[in-house]
Amino acid sequence: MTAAWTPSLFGGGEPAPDPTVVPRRIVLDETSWVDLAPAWLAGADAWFDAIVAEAPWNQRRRRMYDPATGGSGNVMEPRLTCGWRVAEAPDPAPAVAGALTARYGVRFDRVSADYYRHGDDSVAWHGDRVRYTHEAPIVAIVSLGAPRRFGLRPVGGGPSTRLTVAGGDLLVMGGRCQHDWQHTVPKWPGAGPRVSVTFRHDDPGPRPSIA
Ligand SMILES: O=C(O)CCC(=O)C(=O)O
Ligand SMILES: [Fe+2]
Repeated sequence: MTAAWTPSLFGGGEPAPDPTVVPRRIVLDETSWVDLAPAWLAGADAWFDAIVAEAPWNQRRRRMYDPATGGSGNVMEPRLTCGWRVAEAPDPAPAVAGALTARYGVRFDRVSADYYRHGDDSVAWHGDRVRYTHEAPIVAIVSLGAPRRFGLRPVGGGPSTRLTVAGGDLLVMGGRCQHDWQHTVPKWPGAGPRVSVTFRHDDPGPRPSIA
């Protein structure tokens, strides 16, 4: 695993958080919230190009119950993924983690990336596994590339919230969001390629699959 991108990949458009952009908080319920900061990261396109070209992408399989047979089979996840410890992650992930730590007061030590190659790639409704180890995990997602929908719905039922995340936007889930809410990036016919870079804190390590 390489520790740095080829420096020339960023050219003049070095990716960096814009300190003047302040996230807007969307209160989901008494204990769950989402922060949204459009155009939080300058140079998002350069990071998109670099991470698509150089990250060690992997298409995971996961076991899934098959109602037709009553057994379970392996299905390919409809996206590519990879992950690092922040200290070993390629630039600009460590600097971005530092900016997030300064704002949110937790030590972001894991970074993972999801690559939605086209509108048929997606992530189904889920809460992140950090909910098993954290009462109130903060999960910070930087979007690169094409815009996609991002949905949130209460686990117990009720109206969902739909957001759009575009290249350079920051979306942060906090409070009991991973416990009491689920999130998704649904298929979106015709969508262009997108990468999400997700920072988690006090994270025990990589996991075979989500949910
Ligand atoms: O791509 C996104 O914005 C969400 C990814 C996600 O929910 C996950 O990897 O757990
Ligand atoms: Fe997630």
